[in-house]
Amino acid sequence: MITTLNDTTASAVDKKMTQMRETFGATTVGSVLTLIIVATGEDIDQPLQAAVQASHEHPSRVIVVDADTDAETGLDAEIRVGRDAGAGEIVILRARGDVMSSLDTLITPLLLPDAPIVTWWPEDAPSSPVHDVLGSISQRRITDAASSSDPDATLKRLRRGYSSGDSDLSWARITRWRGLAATAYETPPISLPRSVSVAGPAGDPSVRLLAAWLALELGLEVDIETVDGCPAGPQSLVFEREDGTVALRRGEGDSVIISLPGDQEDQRVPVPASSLYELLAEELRRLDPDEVYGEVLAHAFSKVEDASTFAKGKPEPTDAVSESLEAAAVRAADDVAARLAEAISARGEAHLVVTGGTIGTATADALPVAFVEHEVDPAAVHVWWGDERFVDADSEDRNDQSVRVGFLEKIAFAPGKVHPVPSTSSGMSLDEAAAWYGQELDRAGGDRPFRTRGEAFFDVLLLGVGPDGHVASLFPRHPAQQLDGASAVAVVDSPKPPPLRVSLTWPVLNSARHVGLLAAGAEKADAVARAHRGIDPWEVPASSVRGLESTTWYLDESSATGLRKG
Ligand SMILES: O=C(O)[C@H](O)[C@@H](O)[C@H](O)[C@H](O)COP(=O)(O)O
Repeated sequence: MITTLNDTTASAVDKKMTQMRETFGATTVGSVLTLIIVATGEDIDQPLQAAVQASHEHPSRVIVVDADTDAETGLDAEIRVGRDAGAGEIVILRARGDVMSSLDTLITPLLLPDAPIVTWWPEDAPSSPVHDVLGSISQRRITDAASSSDPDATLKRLRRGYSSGDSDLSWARITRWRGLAATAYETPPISLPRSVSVAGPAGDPSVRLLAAWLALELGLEVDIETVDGCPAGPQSLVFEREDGTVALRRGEGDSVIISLPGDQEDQRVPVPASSLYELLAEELRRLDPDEVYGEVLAHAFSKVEDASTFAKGKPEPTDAVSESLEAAAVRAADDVAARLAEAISARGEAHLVVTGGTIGTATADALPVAFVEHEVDPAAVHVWWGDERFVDADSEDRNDQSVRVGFLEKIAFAPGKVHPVPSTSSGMSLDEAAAWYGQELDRAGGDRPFRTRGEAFFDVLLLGVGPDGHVASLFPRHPAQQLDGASAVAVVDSPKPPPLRVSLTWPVLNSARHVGLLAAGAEKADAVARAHRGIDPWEVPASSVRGLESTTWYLDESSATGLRKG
């Protein structure tokens, strides 16, 4: 049974659905979830057909949002119950005009009471599904990077905005490949491969995720080889082992040919491409978060050389050498205040990132005087931390504690504009604290500046430099450097005590107009000199943070000695 309502309202749709259900004798008793399909302006037939087929396994109320934001504001609805709706019921909302901003209120009356909500974007995924107005009310959020115009960039964005409960159909598409790979890999004599490679079309998200999954499982680098002119998805997966080559190669039709060392002949295994319905049904089988997908996604773009791209292409750093640590701190504070004043007059507010450590604290303590001298309106300034120790809120080990008396209590910042990193006192775990801080940053600045070259979010970002060349809590050759998919990461076993920390990541540290690197004392001279020799994040983190407008090293005579030798 199908009924269409024109120029209607959500409550009228809900009432009509109840009537039709009674007329048809359908009930929602069997429905187990509400599936929201956001098909704005795109073809809704394919995803709707897949949802109808999947409803036989997962009886659902399906709400299709087909919004046309350019049309005259209004709402049309099509309601299907009975045979026309598979094993559930369907509402197609053709929302026109600026309804996108109030989609949640439009949808709420139509949700199944006390049932999980799954939102699926068959086409263009939002940058951060959990922050999308419908994603934020959903327990599971399904995207499909392969259907976007730039799948690799979409997957990178999804990685950055990932939250537990997200998944992507590119991941579901390699379920069979992952099963075959595990079986082939476990063919005796099992040995860690000398090399692993995955081949497929350039930028294919399923290939990227398969390679990342293997890299994560095996603790190896996995090569991705591009194959032109081939179908979507993985074309081959090759383990080179001591005993020979274990290979899975796409064969004719939907088959995969498996070659194992010592086998007289290859095995041919049918691996039909999953239909949209099958992919959706697989996703709906689990309403708990797919944490493996989250870990694989985080690993998918974690190559360190990416980190150096965030610093490249910006103005070269300059050096400001003072006669002492204190003088360097005062000089830095003066420049910081001047730049914050510029930012406020240009944009009405300013974002400052402060740091921990000796000279970092001395610089913060010099800011109250500098704010007055440059007439900085403190109520317009946001304060963030580049890193923080994950200890009790009152611990003197906290970076925000070390600047409390000399900086935070000396300046009348506006409530809500000082953004400390959660401490152990918050009850959050370290990972939760990092994710929370990352999302605070995303919400405050959107997700574009951190990922978009040429855009800035912070106005001034200060970093102390360790004797090993670390900045924030990104240490040389430390795996936390590679987790640049989020805005803030958990750092464990920090070489500098205390061991547990939260740190901003490379893309975020490199999203400031002005960067100030603070280093004083002879023990910093080597790190300062090495950082001046070129951008090398893995070995010398301090070399890899640059401001879009300026980068200044605030040094004293003893930390600058390595520079004069050239
Ligand atoms: O939490 C931290 O420890 C700091 O943020 C760290 O990055 C610090 O700035 C450097 O280690 C330099 O510290 P010093 O200036 O004390 O050497």
